[in-house]
Amino acid sequence: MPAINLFELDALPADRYRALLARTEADLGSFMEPVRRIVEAVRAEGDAAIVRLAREIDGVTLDPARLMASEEEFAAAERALEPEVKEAISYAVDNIRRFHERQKPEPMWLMEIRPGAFAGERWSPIPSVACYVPRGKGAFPSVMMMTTVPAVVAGVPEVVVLTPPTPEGGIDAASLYAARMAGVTKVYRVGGAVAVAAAAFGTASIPRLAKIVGPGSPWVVAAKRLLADRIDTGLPAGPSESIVLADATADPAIAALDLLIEAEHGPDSSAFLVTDSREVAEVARRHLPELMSGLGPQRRQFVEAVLCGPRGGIVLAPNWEAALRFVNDYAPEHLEVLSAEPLQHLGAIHHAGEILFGQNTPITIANFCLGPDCVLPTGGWARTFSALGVHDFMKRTSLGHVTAKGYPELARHARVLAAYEGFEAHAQALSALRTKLAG
Ligand SMILES: NC(=O)c1ccc[n+]([C@@H]2O[C@H](COP(=O)([O-])OP(=O)(O)OC[C@H]3O[C@@H](n4cnc5c(N)ncnc54)[C@H](O)[C@@H]3O)[C@@H](O)[C@H]2O)c1
Ligand SMILES: N[C@H](CO)Cc1c[nH]c[nH+]1
Ligand SMILES: [Zn+2]
Repeated sequence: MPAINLFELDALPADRYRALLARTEADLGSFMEPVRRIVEAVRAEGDAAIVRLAREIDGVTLDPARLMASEEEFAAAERALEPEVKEAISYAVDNIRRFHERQKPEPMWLMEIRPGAFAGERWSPIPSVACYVPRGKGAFPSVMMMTTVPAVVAGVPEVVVLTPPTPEGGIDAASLYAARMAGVTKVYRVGGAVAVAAAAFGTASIPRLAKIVGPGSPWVVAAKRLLADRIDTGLPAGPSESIVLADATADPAIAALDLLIEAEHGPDSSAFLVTDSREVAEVARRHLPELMSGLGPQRRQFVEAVLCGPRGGIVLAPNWEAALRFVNDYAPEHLEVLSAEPLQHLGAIHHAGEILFGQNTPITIANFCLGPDCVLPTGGWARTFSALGVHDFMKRTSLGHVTAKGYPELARHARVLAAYEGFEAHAQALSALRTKLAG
């Protein structure tokens, strides 16, 4: 096995520091041209392209008349699943629903901003959404729950799921069960860039949708970038990434264990253990080979590609401030803080999709069932974007009402501003003519 990276921050030149911050999404050049061809095929041929591309890309034969999961498939999925899997899904859906119900804003607010003048906002659901649930390197019933539950809580009238078919042309059983638990019935077998294009243009089987949410491989990310003027593509959620931030009080064995969590998603993921303790860094590094040897061949290969490649390993900072600076510069999707007093560091952390405190809150727990959404901004976008939530399935509409009593004061100021901006019709609407017309 190649050596696991150990980067000593105080010895790292500025260009190598910047290189450590780069993610897979920074260079999607090689994906753009093939994705452009896929998008054009789906736009021109609709369902026929979905069937043809499923055969060409994934080697799966699909029936164009059966792209949507049938009632029988939902029932068969429920029969096939182990009771403990169904119980875990119900438990997770319950936590995720309660979290998002708490997050849901009041439907409307109005304030008297000046005497007789009212201003406010109404929150209402968007008309339709596609929830993309990946299925490339494994199934993601977790993502089914984390996308559909908030969509349903928000009250979106048309919630549609797009997910790649299994090699046999079916749909992952746990994902179907999770969709049913969330209250969603329209699940289509279509994946990758093809799915994003289908949602953007619509086909004979799949409705055109207003927005697409959910994470995906670079194929999905590239298609979202290309179609951003046809469909709302929401928060950027690409290959998973994490930082485990550990101080000298942290247990290095736990730090090593948790460094592997997000590293196993794929060779395009990113995962760092950041610490200001040489002992934590070195002991964790010594633990890793044994932990990695306990994984199956595919996950071990992914973890090795991440921790020994350009996007992962151990970062040793000269002091705690430098460790925090690296975290904030990186703006990770998932951040786990390992420290005897983890909550004391909250104020110094400014950019992360989620922050999980303490050794009893490994990223795995939040990935599946704590309640907060596991669909999070990647690629450094945690600097400005938030975790997926009910707000992504809703929109705000501004509201205003001025009474006859409130009108003169507002009109006087608006007239001045209209004149300054040179808008004559705007000003005329507030002239004596209005008072005359209003009687
Ligand atoms: N940011 C988040 O919140 C979050 C959450 C969960 C998962 N993820 C990430 O989502 C990603 C899921 O990726 P995945 O691969 O498992 O599933 P995926 O569904 O995103 O990608 C698989 C699909 O990609 C397409 N594809 C694959 N090879 C192709 C090719 N050569 N040409 C054209 N299309 C091709 C196919 O349609 C295939 O069905 C992972 O990187 C994971 O880390 C992110
Ligand atoms: N870590 C992923 C988000 O980056 C979520 C997830 C679901 N299943 C496993 N992991
Ligand atoms: Zn994960």
